[in-house]
Amino acid sequence: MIYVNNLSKLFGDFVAVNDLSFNVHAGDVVGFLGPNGAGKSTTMKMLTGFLAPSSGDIQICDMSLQDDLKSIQKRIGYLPEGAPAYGDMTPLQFLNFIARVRGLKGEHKKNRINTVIKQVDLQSVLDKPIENLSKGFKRRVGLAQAILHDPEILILDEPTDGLDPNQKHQVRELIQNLAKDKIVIVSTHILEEVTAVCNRVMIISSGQLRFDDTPDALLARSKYYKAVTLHLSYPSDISGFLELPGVLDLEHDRTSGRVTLLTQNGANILHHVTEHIKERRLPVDTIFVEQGRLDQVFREITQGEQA
Ligand SMILES: Nc1ncnc2c1ncn2[C@@H]1O[C@H](COP(=O)(O)OP(=O)(O)OP(=O)(O)O)[C@@H](O)[C@H]1O
Repeated sequence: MIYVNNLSKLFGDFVAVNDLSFNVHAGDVVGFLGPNGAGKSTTMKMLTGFLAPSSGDIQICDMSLQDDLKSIQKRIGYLPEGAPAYGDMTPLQFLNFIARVRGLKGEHKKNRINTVIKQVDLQSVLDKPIENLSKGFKRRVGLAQAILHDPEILILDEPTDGLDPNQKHQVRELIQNLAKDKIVIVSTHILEEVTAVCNRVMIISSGQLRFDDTPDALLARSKYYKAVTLHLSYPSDISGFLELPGVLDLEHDRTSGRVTLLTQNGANILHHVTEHIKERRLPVDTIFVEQGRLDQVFREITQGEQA
C-alpha cells in the first residue's frame, strides 16, 4: 500500500536520506528508529508530501505521490515533529479549524471532534490557549488533529515525546487500537516502545536502511538473546559455566555480583546452568533468561559496534 523506491533527499551536498526502498502494508505498525539526524523526519516529510524527494518514487494507495498529492494527503494523518499548532487557538478551536480544512461537516464533524477529544483525553484543556498548555497536552492536540479525519495511514513523528509515563501508556494503547485496520509509521527514540506497539521495526542510520524485520528478529540479533543472567550472593568460582554446552562466553560484574552467560547461536542453556548451580552449590539468588537487549543491538546496527 506504500511503495518507496530508491528515495533520496539532499540538502545542498549533504545526503540526509540515501536510496531508501521499502514497502508497508495494511496492518503494519512500523517503528521507525535511528539516531539523531538519521533521516527519520525527512523521510516522514517526504511520505506525507511536505518535502519533495531529490530522487526516487513514492506510491501510496496505488497513486503516485508526485501526481496525486491531494488525494493521498486526504488518506494520511500526520503528526509532525514538535506537533506544531496555532498557539493562540484553543484545542477546540484548532480541531474545528482542522475539521473544516479536512472537509468534515455537520453531525459527522461534531462526532469526530468529540471522539478524538475522548480518545486523546483533552477534555480538561479544551478552552485554554494551546500556547499555554504543557508539552504533553500540546502533543496530544497534535495527535488529535492527525486522527481527526480517521485516515487509513498514520505517520507519527515521536508521538510520545514529552509525555509522562501514564500518557505514554495511553498513547501507545491508542496507537494499538487505531492500528487494527491502518498503516501506522511511528518514529521514536524509546526502544521499548517498538516492542510494545509495533509489529515491524525499521532502523535507519546516516539516511540508509540498516534493519527491517519484526521486533523479535531485532531482539534475536542481540548477543544477549537467550543469555542467562544470574546474581551471586557472594563471590564464588564460576569458571565451570564456560565448560557447559551452548555457553559461548561469560560477563562478570564483580561489584554487583551479576553474571551473564552468552549463548552459542541462541542455544537453550538454562537447564545446563541450573544443573551446574545445584551440583556446585553456587550461591545464586536470582536467575533469568534474557530476551535480548535493544540498546546494545541498536548500537551495533547503527554504529557497527561488535557483538
Ligand atoms: N531543511 C534542512 N536543511 C538542511 N539540512 C537538513 C534540513 N532538514 C534536515 N536536515 C539534516 O538532515 C539530517 C536528517 O535530519 P532528520 O530531521 O530527518 O533526522 P531525524 O532522524 O529525524 O533526527 P532526530 O531523531 O534528531 O529528530 C540531519 O543532519 C539534519 O540536520
